[in-house]
Amino acid sequence: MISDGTVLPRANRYYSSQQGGKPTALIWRVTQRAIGQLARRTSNSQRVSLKFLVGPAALTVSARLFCHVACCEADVNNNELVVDADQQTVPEFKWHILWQFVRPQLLALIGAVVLAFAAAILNIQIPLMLGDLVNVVARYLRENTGSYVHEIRIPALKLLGLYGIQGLLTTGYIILLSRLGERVAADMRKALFSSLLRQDVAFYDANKTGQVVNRLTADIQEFKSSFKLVISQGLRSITQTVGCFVSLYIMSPKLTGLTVVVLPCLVGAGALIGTFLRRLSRLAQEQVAKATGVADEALGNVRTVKAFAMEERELELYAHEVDKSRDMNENLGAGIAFFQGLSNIALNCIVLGTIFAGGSLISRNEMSPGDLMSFLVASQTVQRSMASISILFGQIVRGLSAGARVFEYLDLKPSIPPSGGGCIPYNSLMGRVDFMDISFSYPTRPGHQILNKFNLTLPPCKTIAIVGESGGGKSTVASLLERFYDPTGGVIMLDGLDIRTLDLTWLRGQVIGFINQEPVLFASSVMDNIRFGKPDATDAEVIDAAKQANAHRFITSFPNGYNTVVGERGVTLSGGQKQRIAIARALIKNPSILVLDEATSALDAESERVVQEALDRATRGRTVLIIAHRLSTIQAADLICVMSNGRIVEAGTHSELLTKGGLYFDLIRRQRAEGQK
Ligand SMILES: Nc1ncnc2c1ncn2[C@@H]1O[C@H](COP(=O)(O)OP(=O)(O)OP(=O)(O)O)[C@@H](O)[C@H]1O
Repeated sequence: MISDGTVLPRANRYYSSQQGGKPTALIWRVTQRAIGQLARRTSNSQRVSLKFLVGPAALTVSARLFCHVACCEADVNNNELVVDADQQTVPEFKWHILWQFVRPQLLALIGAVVLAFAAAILNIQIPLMLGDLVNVVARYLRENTGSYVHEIRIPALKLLGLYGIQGLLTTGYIILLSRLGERVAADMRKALFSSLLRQDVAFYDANKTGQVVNRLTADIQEFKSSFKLVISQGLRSITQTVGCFVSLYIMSPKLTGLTVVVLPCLVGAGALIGTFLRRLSRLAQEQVAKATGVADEALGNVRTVKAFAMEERELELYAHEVDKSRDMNENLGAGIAFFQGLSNIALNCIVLGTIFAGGSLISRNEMSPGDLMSFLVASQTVQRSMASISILFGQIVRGLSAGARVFEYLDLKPSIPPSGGGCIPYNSLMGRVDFMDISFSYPTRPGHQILNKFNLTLPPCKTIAIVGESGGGKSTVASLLERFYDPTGGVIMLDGLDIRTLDLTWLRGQVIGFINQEPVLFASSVMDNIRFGKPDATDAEVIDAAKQANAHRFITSFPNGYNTVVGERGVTLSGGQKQRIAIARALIKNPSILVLDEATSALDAESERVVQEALDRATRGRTVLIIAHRLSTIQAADLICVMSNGRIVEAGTHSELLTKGGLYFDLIRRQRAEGQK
């Protein structure tokens, strides 16, 4: 738990002074400011807890308001507000971005608005025409002259026609709206995915993949629903509420006065209970998601679960979460039942009260039965419209928050532009790399310097190995060469050109081949996985790369050969097989520079031998940077560099370094000692 010397006392003072029902807006402002300040002082991944010396009620209100508007997660427990600092920033809703998506669908939008508006206007007419019909029936009963059918024919047909037109209008605007919503959502998804792919690696260090994917799925879904709802229900409800109120007033100002007092109270009470139920429903959904998360994790890591014989424990964990969600859903069900029962009674009481008061007006000849009928139907329409406006309000807030989260990522500019500097050299590459005075700290940990005036030259077609303590920054050097990050100081040159000026797609796609310890394969065929390195490669090129990588023999031993599907993350292959496919994938682009980051360290001796053989072949005629733990694998390197404290402290061939008796010698001695244990 973090407590902050300046923020908390201030917040405490404010909170203490707010007890006793001062406006919640102020509480919210203060909460937001206090938490905002605290969040700015903490690192992104920390969860901060603020303990306020206030009553739970004020805290609940402020936490709820804060969460509502700031879209953060909060738990209110024991007078303690826990805020996830990852979600501190309140994204701004950017209307101009929405406009970019809506503009191509403008005709559909205008059409939907016009049709929805027309349907709402007709809905205002319906109670009046129903009243006319009832008046005709009443007159017929009173006078009893002529044919009944003849009397009611005209008003009934008018009403029927109106129902027909209203049905057509409703069908029309729903079709237009769903088409509009789907197209806007699809365009947003594509644009967001494209923006996410353009983001640099530092973005993914700072943001959890689950949350990022959530914006692509749940947030766009939420925004789409709100968008459609606001246009359909919002427009209809507001038009109907205003229109029907005017009609009610024209029919009977006295009865309308009564309605104006009673209806908002009932709708308000309903809205409050509705808010409570929605909160229960959200919590229940979160609980279901939590249970799913447990199952997801267990099934996703089923090998580990089985290896530790943890099936029973996982089942217990899952059952515990499922039982909690069952209880919450049962409570929710009871709440809904209670609410529905209560609202049935309330609505029927309104009808009864209107008939009672209206009957008295009829008896005094101040109202006709038809007007009472119109009044009843119109007041029901007002009730429904007001109720949906109150629901709509929450939906608008949720939709705006979801939209703001989507637009935040859409508008995000990567610090490393996707095309890099855009320059592709005319001359063929020699493959010389110079790291010159490189300083670097990861953007998520700016205070922790990983490289400090790091200098290294990779001469063309030579193999350079970097060794050193774990966590010393060896892989970081490879990441900088790939330009996953830019150094905070110094420059990396490729054949004398600053890599920041070079085209990034060319650099990563054609110049550098990267093979790491845990190759990630996609759940497609072997052929597609190798072709990932060069999408336009012919089958013959794929097979040739596989042969170079010592992979052809085992691939052709599968019944489906190169069409074998490797399963999610290549789960159906052995570590050595995966690694050889990864080597083929890197080789197919015929890179000038090859980076091997602990490429054989996860393999057993036999697999390592086959993979090493492939690597030896792959490294010929290229500049190679090897990052290695197992020093036995790099003894033949042209130059071995030992890293310590973010710099190269020793360099030479294997035998030179052994003779020197320095850090490298120590590392070798330690590894040999560990190997003998
Ligand atoms: N994405 C990241 N964000 C923040 N810090 C990181 C990140 N990746 C690595 N680090 C930190 O940078 C330091 C150097 O990590 P690096 O992976 O480069 O070391 P290494 O020498 O390759 O280690 P090993 O031999 O164990 O693989 C470590 O302290 C590590 O915690």
